[in-house]
Amino acid sequence: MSNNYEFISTEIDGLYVINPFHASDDRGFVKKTFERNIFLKNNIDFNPVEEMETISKKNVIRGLHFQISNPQAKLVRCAKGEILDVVVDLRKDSMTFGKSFSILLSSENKKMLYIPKGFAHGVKILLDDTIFYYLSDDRYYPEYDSGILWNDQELAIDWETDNIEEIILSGKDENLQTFQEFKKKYGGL
Ligand SMILES: Cc1cn([C@H]2C[C@H](O)[C@@H](COP(=O)(O)OP(=O)(O)O[C@H]3O[C@@H](C)C(=O)[C@@H](O)[C@H]3O)O2)c(=O)[nH]c1=O
Repeated sequence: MSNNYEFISTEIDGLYVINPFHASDDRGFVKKTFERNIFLKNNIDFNPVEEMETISKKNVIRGLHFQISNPQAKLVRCAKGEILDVVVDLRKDSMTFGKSFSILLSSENKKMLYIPKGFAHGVKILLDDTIFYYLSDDRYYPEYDSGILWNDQELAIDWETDNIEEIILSGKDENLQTFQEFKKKYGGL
C-alpha cells in the first residue's frame, strides 16, 4: 500500500498538516519525511538546518516555546507513541494572531505539522516513551529562547487533561511569561 504526499491547509495561513508519502510491504514500511522539492511545489520554502529528537514520558508538556529573534520554522513528526501538538500564531500582522491550533500526531497516523516562523510551539505527550522529531530552519540560540505559559488563561488551550496534577513540566516552563506579558513586551514576532 502506498500514497502520495498530501498538504492540508488549516484555518491559520501558512500552517499545514501533511500526510507524507509512505509505502508498506511484507518487510515493513518506508516513509519520506522530507523532500525539499515536494515542499516547494506546495509553496513551502523550507530549508532545514538541524533536527532534534525528543523522548518523553506520558503527561510531559514542553512549551509553549519560540525564539524571540531568529524565529524557526519547524516540521514536526512523531516516530513512536502519540503527541498533541499545539501551536499559537504570534505573527504581529497575522489575521489569526493569538489563535491556537492542535493536532494529534502519532506513529500510527503518520501525520506531520509544518509550522512557519512566528509561532509558539508546545507538545503534550500522550504515551510513555514517545519519540518525536522536528526539523528547524534556523539553529537554537539560547539567548533568544523564550516562551508563554502552557495554561495561559487568555490563550485557553484545551490540553485534553482532566487532572492538572499529572502534568510534568520543566522548571523553565513552570515560570514562563503570560500571553499578556508577551504582548506588552514584544507586541508579536
Ligand atoms: C531545543 C534545544 C535545547 N538545548 C538545550 C537547552 C537545555 O539545556 C536542554 C533542554 O532544552 P529545553 O528544555 O528548552 O527543551 P524542550 O523543552 O524540548 O524545548 C523544545 O520544545 C519544543 C516544544 C520546541 O518547539 C523546541 O523548539 C524547543 O523549544 O537542551 C540545546 O542545546 N539545543 C536545542 O536545540
